[in-house]
Amino acid sequence: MEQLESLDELRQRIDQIDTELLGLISARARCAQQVARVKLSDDANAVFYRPEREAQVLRRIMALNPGPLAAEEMARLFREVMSACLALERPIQVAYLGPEGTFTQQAALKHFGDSASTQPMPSIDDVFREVEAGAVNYGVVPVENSTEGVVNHTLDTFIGSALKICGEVVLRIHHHLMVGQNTQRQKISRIYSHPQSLAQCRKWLDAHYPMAERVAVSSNAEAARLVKTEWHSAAIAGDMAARRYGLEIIAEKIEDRPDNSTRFLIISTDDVPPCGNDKTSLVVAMRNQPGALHALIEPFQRHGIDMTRLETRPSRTGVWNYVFFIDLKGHREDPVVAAALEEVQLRAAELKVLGSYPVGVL
Ligand SMILES: O=C(O)C(=O)C[C@]1(C(=O)O)C=C[C@@H](O)C=C1
Repeated sequence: MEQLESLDELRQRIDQIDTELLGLISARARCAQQVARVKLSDDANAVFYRPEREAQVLRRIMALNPGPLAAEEMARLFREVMSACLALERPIQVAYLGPEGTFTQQAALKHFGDSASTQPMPSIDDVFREVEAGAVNYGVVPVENSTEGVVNHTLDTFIGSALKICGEVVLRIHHHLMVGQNTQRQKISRIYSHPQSLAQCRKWLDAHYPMAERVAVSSNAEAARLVKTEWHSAAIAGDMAARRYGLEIIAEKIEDRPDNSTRFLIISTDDVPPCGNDKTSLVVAMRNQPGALHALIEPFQRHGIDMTRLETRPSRTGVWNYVFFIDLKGHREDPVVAAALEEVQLRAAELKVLGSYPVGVL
């Protein structure tokens, strides 16, 4: 029979291992400080955050992970180590669609780690403006939900902006019904949430609160803020909002689809070099004529490029008759992608590459 070590012995071993980890993490942090010096000696306006390198580091860790911790769990730990190392090089500022406690803030922290400084903005336009003005380094905005589809406003804003997409992050969205201390639970007559969240919980609400008024507000966090002072209201929001506003969750995971997730984009002024597993997002305007869509897709098919999304939006200007938002596998610098883009450019009224960036790792 296996001889179990005593609790004391095991704890001594854990202490030893922690001492080693401490030394190793500190050595890694010193390395990052040296990286910062090298970057600055190459270029006074050096970019410290390198999404392509971070994606490679995380993927390598996941591939090497021997267990018993799950690869994703291990990557999350390294995510935080890298976040702290980057903050030593240069603290970074990230604007997100607020207020505090939104899923977008959760996405920002998942992507950049807890050492990033995050700042809530009142609207998607404000996130774009802050990044454009250089007041922050990066922005995070929602772009599509697996149940409710695209966030049109984000796509439309890209058309008139010079900002680039430098990353993506996908978040599993769990909605909870939450109330304040003074809420009389039997008398809930109003439920606040963002319109997309109300839609994502439609069936649950029909079954459990068919008579309650559903009130759409600008964000889930705003819904949570509102119920705090009302005795007959509840909010649908996420964990962060419940924590931020001190609300009690009375029904967990009420989203109609268990795989409900939202994709967020990271925006910045910089282009990202290839990391080996990239995506490219573009917006293409075609003239309003028969066969336009086929002409657009054909070069991608012929070059064997995998299109992962195609979204049509009505144009807001004369030139942009039909506007297509396209995501494809590969980086704009990959020879096949570059060749296909060149061909599409000839057929389109306008083509704009919104960015090439690493496929989300976490
Ligand atoms: O490799 C770099 O360029 C670094 O700055 C180091 C490091 C890391 O800690 O591994 C930190 C921040 C960057 O975003 C990428 C990686």
